[in-house]
Amino acid sequence: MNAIPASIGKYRIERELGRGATGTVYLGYDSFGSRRVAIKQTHTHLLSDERQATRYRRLLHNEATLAGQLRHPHIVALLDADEAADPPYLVLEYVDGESLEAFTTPDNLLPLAEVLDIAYKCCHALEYAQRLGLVHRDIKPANLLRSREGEIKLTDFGTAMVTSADRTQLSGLVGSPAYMSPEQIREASLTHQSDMFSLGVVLFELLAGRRPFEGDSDYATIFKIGNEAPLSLTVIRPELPADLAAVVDKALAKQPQDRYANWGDFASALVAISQALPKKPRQTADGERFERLRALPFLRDFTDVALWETLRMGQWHGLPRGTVLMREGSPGDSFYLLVQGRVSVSRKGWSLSSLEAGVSIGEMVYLQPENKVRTATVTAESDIVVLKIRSESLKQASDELQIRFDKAFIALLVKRLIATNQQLAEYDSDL
Ligand SMILES: Nc1ncnc2c1ncn2[C@@H]1O[C@H](COP(=O)(O)OP(=O)(O)OP(=O)(O)O)[C@@H](O)[C@H]1O
Repeated sequence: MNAIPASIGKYRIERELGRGATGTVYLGYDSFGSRRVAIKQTHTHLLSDERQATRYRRLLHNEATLAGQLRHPHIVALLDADEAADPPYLVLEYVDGESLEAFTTPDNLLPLAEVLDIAYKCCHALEYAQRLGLVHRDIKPANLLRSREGEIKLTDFGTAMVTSADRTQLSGLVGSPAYMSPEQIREASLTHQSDMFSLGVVLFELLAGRRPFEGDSDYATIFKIGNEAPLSLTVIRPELPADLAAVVDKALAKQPQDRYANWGDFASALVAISQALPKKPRQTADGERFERLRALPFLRDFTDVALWETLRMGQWHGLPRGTVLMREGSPGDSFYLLVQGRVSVSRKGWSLSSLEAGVSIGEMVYLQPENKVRTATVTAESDIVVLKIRSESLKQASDELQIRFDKAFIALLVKRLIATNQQLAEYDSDL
């Protein structure tokens, strides 16, 4: 085993995180950014042969240029790269956890709701990649990292392909045999539906602890992918919802046109199953929460990336009717997005208005930080669901998110101002 380097470039190396076929991944420390990073360094033995070296340098270059464009909460961010270094390396966002490979054996499967949530998040990450014209080509559990908190991040864009490219692509059989789509095996042209097939294999494996196409050799596996029906999920895990088996089967269809037409359709099918699961209160999956935020008028102009950031920044609460969300005269450091239900707003005992789901409440503490005292009392008129966001969290959010919130607040305040003016006009005419 090779000794661990003390440093790579400007990064201090703490320990080895893992090894793949192309490189070793180290945990490093970026003292400039005061953060931990993952450094993926190409194996030196792959660089000794001139021809091989060119291929591996191209893999790294591919990942550096493609992953460098991607910014999504469910994709590992590329932070830096040195292609000229010997050996070359990439610096990636560090995910403190393990890959999904750990959850592919029958004795260590994740709960069904979490598996659905993972697949849902992958759909979003891959839809985002598709919009940038990318097909990942190597979707497999080893390339999906799960943090200790349960966040999921897709990585390894080394073999990704640009669908609209006029530049030369990495060619030849690319991917991992057990997860390849039938068209990938045939080396036919690929679309996002090839990644969809691979995600179907991952989904099956996370649910069953077995792969849908099992062969004694890569060749036998590839033959089954091309020619045989997948194993039956209903037979392996009969307690799973029957609809779920149908969703997985659709993703695993031999012909791309028989799979879901787009990632949104696949994601919606997963959400429908997730919603039908019996669940304990408070255990709503992130995917379902995301869909509910997506439907709120206040967040209409938010991109998916901004919505995920919003969801992660806030705390989700279900509160019974009668709850006083905020009281006039008392200090506050948060505002709320009303996701479900109705609240009444009053001041000095006078009822001012009634607000329906889809608006923000108590945002003045964010907009006017020098005055943190609430100017009105807000009470739940029905059972409500809110996303509570601390002003401080929004101040530390990405610039893009802050701009989106500012715009949404302005739109809301203008609407309220118009409504108040109308009320005043009616009041005047009554006099
Ligand atoms: N960003 C990261 N944060 C934390 N750990 C990581 C990160 N990237 C990779 N690792 C760890 O390093 C291991 C090896 O990563 P690598 O991407 O080289 O492996 P692989 O996908 O199994 O192999 P290959 O590159 O051959 O497809 C992973 O299984 C994971 O445990």
